[in-house]
Amino acid sequence: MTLNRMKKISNHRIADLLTARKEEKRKSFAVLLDPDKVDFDTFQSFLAQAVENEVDFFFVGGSLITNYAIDKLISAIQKYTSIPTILFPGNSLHVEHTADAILLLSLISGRNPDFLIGQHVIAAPMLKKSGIEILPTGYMLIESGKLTTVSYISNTTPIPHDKASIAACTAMAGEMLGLRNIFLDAGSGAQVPVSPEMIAAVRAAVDTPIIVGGGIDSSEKALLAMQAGADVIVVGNGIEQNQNLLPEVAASVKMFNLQLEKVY
Ligand SMILES: CC(C)=CCC/C(C)=C/CC/C(C)=C/CC/C(C)=C/COP(=O)(O)OP(=O)(O)O
Ligand SMILES: O=P(O)(O)OC[C@@H](O)CO
Ligand SMILES: [Mg+2]
Repeated sequence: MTLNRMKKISNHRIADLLTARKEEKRKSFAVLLDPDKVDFDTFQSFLAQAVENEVDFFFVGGSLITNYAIDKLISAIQKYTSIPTILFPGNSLHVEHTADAILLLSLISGRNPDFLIGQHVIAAPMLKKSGIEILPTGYMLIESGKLTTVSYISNTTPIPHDKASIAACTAMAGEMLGLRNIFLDAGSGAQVPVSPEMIAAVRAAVDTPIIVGGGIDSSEKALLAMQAGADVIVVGNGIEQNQNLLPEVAASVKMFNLQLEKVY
């Protein structure tokens, strides 16, 4: 076996980190960066703030990206920080091999074959060649008060907000199919985030790490999601609109993890 091939096979650094943290019940904070919305003039100071507040991951992506600046964004992150960059792609055009990993989303809450398997077939040869770490992820959209970009673009109906059991069964099926992470997303800019009841039901149904995002615009909402069983909290819009939110959510995650140390 060649060294390159071995390197590709052993490329599961982020997956191992997510699993270890989930086992320890330690939470992580991921900041979603939309390449279309990043202000490159002030990006360096934004990155310094992310480092200072110990952001765990950058998720990079969008349902629709128009400026093709994903590579520029990733190289700026890698120049000024060592925070892992995880692609959060809307389609197969959004693959950028310099990222540390990719959430290979299968949109299991929907019934659109293109987002369940179609885009994956198109991207597979490129993903294999790149050697990028693959994070196979069951992606579930949850109804959140208004039509979100991701629901519209993916042409899928989200799971009703109050149907925790549908979410639990969907996650269970995703895990049985071999997906290693479950992502509960109310959609960017959601009016209401995924409910703690639904997160708890999914937590009880699967053993995978659970990523939760969409409409988390306060440290209180982040705390409720963590208490319900979310392993990774994703915040995008809220940080774009309020520069105090990044340190506030970071502090809430840190506090949660510190309390954990006291308990054990
Ligand atoms: C196989 C590959 C490489 C890709 C397919 C990936 C799949 C199945 C994606 C699911 C559907 C989808 C369009 C996901 C995008 C999720 C995302 C990055 C959302 C971020 O928020 P936006 O939806 O861009 O919201 P704004 O309107 O606020 O920008
Ligand atoms: O932009 P927000 O509402 O924080 O959502 C983040 C992410 O989960 C969207 O896919
Ligand atoms: Mg977007």
